[in-house]
Amino acid sequence: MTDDVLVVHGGTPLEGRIRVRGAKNLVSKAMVAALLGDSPSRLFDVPKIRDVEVVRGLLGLHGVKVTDGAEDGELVFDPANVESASTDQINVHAGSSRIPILFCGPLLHRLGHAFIPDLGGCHIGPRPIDFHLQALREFGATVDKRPEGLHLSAPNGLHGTKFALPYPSVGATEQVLLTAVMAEGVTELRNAAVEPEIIDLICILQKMGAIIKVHTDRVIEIQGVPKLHGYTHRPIPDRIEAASWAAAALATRGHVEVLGAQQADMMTFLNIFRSVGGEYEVTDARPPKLGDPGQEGGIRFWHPGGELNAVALETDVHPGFMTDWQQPLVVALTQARGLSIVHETVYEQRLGYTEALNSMGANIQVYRDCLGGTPCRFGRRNFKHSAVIAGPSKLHAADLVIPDLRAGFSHLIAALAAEGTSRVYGVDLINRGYEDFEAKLADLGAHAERP
Ligand SMILES: CC(=O)N[C@H]1[C@@H](OP(=O)(O)OP(=O)(O)OC[C@H]2O[C@@H](n3ccc(=O)[nH]c3=O)[C@H](O)[C@@H]2O)O[C@H](CO)[C@@H](O)[C@@H]1O
Ligand SMILES: C=C(OP(=O)(O)O)C(=O)O
Repeated sequence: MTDDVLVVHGGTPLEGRIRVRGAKNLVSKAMVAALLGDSPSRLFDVPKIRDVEVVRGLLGLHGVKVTDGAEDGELVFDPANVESASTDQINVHAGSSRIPILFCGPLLHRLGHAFIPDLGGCHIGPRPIDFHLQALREFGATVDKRPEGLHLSAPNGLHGTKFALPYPSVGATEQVLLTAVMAEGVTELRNAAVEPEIIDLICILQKMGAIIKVHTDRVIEIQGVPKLHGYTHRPIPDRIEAASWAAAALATRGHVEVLGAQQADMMTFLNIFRSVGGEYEVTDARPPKLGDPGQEGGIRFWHPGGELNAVALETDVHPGFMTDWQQPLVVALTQARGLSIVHETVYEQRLGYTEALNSMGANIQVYRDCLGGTPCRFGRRNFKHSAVIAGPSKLHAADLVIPDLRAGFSHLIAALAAEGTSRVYGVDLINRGYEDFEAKLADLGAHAERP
């Protein structure tokens, strides 16, 4: 831990331009989808982040040859020789990411059995996988929970089913998609999640030969097909990373252009950003033509000077305000005049990081009640899932330990916004979802160094 520390000299506005590549929450699933094809797949703009390395390792163990393509960030997956891996080999990746659970359907289709290690991911609530396992059983899989992990098999193959999710879970929706595309017959999924990353996964599966209809009211219908081929795909950019840098610009009174950021996927964030008092400008991409080098699209975010405004917001499933945007934005809200309210309705325990902000001078109280307009699943269950942020607060430097990915980025922003020198421990965790964040900090003029 002692060498996993960043020394941050705060108080300098972030100024400059950075680029985001493929979304962490899509790229890793696109990689799993490559297992379903009977020919190679090609994925562009793959960021160098930890979750990609984990999935690459797991694919390799299952016989998928993963090679770097000609373009920077291009990966090629050859699934010609899919094979079983030993539980010991697979367990090397235990506890490192949530993506292994999505190997169930593709491995059952390709091998008739699957072994899934303990999952990792951010510690922001209990994060059960009951919807996943219930759905897999409905498809005809048997699930055996053992101390070393989950063993699954499908002795009679997988068959389409009618299934309603108790909550529009992103992962469980992806589980159903990755399983249904090659299950025999039709699957109807109700109360599905419809995040942009899910729609992009559907686009990939459709490119592979799948038949998927997205109806209104969160209903997705999948007609199983006997075989799929490889895909070529450029993924949607990372809207969480883009919003994180936007929040950093606001909290440090800076000006950051995020190349690659896409307005359509960030509308809800942009509305809140503007309500808080931040300014932004969207630049549309223009392809190069003779005599015109063209232009890369993106969004410029900045603090216009003066005071920020307090806001009330609730995190929610798409098209609501994303839970993963919450932690970085709260740092900016500590600088807004008045009382801001944040009601976290997606995860039970995603406000623990506010203690660290309070240790830096913020004034944030957390409550068990639903302080937003709508009562949520956590209201009567004793989880501190609403926050009241009183501002503006002068942040001062502190020694911080990063608890999870987005909280980690929020600690980093707080250290950059604070007066003085902070030591941020456990920063390697940020590499799980933010490509080259230290180089990007340097490009934005941040004063941060490894001791
Ligand atoms: C790798 C990835 O894409 N991670 C994202 C994904 O996580 P992930 O797919 O894990 O999140 P889910 O949408 O599944 O979780 C939402 C809620 O459903 C609950 N639930 C989920 C599954 C289940 O079987 N049982 C159950 O109760 C969870 O505990 C949580 O309270 O979507 C989240 C919500 O946008 C994001 O914050 C994560 O960044
Ligand atoms: C919660 C997150 O990720 P994961 O599901 O991978 O833990 C996140 O990206 O903020």
